[in-house]
Amino acid sequence: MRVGVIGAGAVGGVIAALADRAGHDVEVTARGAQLDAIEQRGLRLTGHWGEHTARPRASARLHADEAHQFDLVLLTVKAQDARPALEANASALAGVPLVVVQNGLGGAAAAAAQLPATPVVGALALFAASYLSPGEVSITTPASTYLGLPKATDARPARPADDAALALAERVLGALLPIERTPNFEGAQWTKLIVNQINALPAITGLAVQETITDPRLRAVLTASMREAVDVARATGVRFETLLGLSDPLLRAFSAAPEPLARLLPRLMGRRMGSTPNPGSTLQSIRRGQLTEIDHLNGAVVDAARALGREAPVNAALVELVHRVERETEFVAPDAVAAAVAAARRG
Ligand SMILES: NC(=O)C1=CN([C@@H]2O[C@H](COP(=O)(O)OP(=O)(O)OC[C@H]3O[C@@H](n4cnc5c(N)ncnc54)[C@H](OP(=O)(O)O)[C@@H]3O)[C@@H](O)[C@H]2O)C=CC1
Ligand SMILES: CC(C)(CO)C(=O)C(=O)O
Repeated sequence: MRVGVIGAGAVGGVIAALADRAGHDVEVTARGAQLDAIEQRGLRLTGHWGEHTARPRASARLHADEAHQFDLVLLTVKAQDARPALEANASALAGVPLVVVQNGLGGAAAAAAQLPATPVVGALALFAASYLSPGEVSITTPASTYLGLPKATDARPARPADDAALALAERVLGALLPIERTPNFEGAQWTKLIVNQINALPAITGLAVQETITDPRLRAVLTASMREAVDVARATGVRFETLLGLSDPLLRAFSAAPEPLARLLPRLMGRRMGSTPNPGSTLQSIRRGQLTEIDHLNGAVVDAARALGREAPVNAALVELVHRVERETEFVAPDAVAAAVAAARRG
């Protein structure tokens, strides 16, 4: 099959290497040092899903013409880069099934709105991938990826082509990595957004996810931000889809439990991550001197709260702290993080 990957960084690099290893004809887009490295030395995958050096065709944009179309394309850029990346590759995507692997709530729906002639499938990756250096990516925690369709709208009603794209993506990707299908993609996006509450504190402190969870001051902040996000999600009327054992009843119980009991859930999530330090995708952006996706993670909780006429002070404080680190390029000590969040909670 001819498989394209737009944005072969951590997640896209892993999927491109796995597709290459399975014998697919793979083409990726990348930029800067990553593009140079892939062109010169290939794409090196290490970690839990084995080792492989792929030699995909790599350039700034996908190449396709009528006689040489892609069978499946994945979009694996950070949320803030999605629109221009799709625009640059729009001619290769007409009528071609597109899988949008993106955290946050809006990625798949935005791609579907931007490309009306392209069948769009949403994907939520629960595995952790690290971009180690240009051309080198690694799986630090293996886990499933959940596929589903973005909610149909009046502007983009449900279409058989989208169901066919979902079945194709499940078959092709399912042969490469653990894949599950979810009928309630919106609920799955919200559950993933709860999981992604683990991203902000590493980006603010420079610590690995596991270290932020071990630190009692930071685990208290994480517990508060997760509970706030669960409460906002529930107020929108969404039903959480079960991901990694995080079910709707469990998340409701987590939000209602006394705080010391609730703190056990992040601890469990940290244990499941294993011992290889996971920076999370947000700290990886900071380490590369880039802007982060935080407005689409904790920022999505703040936006959803505002739409309901509510506030989400813990999530808002974490967004602000991540932006501070982006601006000032200095990490914040755990005590100062706890103090800033406590001040935000007091109002
Ligand atoms: N890393 C992880 O463990 C996980 C990440 N995710 C999600 O997956 C998505 C991708 O994350 P991740 O792989 O970590 O991100 P990365 O930043 O590692 O990868 C994205 C890549 O796309 C490149 N890129 C961006 N725009 C373009 C463009 N227009 N043309 C060509 N290349 C482009 C980036 O280049 P540059 O570096 O120059 O910006 C980068 O190499 C995010 O939504 C993230 O939240 C989900 C689960 C796990
Ligand atoms: C799955 C997880 C939490 C892996 O770290 C992730 O989505 C991310 O880093 O953005």
